[in-house]
Amino acid sequence: MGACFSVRLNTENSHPDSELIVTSVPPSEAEILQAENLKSFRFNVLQEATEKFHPNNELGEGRFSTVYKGWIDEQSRVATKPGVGTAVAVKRFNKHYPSQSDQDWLADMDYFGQLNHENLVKYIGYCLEGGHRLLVYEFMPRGSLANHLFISERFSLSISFLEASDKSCSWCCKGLAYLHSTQPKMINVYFKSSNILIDSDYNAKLSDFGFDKKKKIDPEFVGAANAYEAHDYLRTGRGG
Ligand SMILES: Nc1ncnc2c1ncn2[C@@H]1O[C@H](COP(=O)(O)OP(=O)(O)OP(=O)(O)O)[C@@H](O)[C@H]1O
Repeated sequence: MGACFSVRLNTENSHPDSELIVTSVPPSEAEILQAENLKSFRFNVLQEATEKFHPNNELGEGRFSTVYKGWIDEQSRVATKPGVGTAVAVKRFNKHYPSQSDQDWLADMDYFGQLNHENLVKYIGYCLEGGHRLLVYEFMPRGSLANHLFISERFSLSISFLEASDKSCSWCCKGLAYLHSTQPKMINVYFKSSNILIDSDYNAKLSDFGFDKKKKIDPEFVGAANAYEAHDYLRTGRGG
């Protein structure tokens, strides 16, 4: 069990103030994980699911990770062939991800795994094994809003997308409002078009709402990075 404790020695020869510090034991994965639906995956399963992280399966790349499309069976947690089982996005964090202990990283994944809202991308599981850190989440077939706005060869800015964009704005607002209503409240300071993902029906969902660094301007809040920060939050350090 994860604990840090000390024991006072009361032997004849020992100084009355002697203390034996017993080394702290970091909490185990089972102790950290509270999110009921967050599943643990083996690295070799995610490797197989993405065909060894094949470039053809690459969905995009950010500063701290590359995201691949993969196929899994959610129940048995095994890789499946393309087109069989559930399509997922597998985010593989790279060495530029800000340094964080395994326990802190897992606690973050667990926190995000507990968030549940129709306008947030759903987190399915993670892999923490042999120095590898990966995250498995809902695959969003129409990619990011940024893809539609800036990479027109692959994702054309279609009429249906434009028709849906009004709806998308209000969905994003609902996702943000939900984050602001959680305990501890979460300020999404990483709100940008590459983190707004679109599903097959042109529904918009927020992604990546905390995988950079936590901001601790106000201990009540958990936040992310610096793409967009609400001016009132920056000025006062308080939100909500
Ligand atoms: N669930 C998903 N379904 C489909 N495509 C996705 C999914 N998640 C991410 N992507 C694609 O992968 C790209 C890279 O995502 P990632 O989160 O690694 O970086 P980013 O948010 O674009 O950049 P950065 O992290 O540097 O700010 C996204 O822009 C998007 O195009």
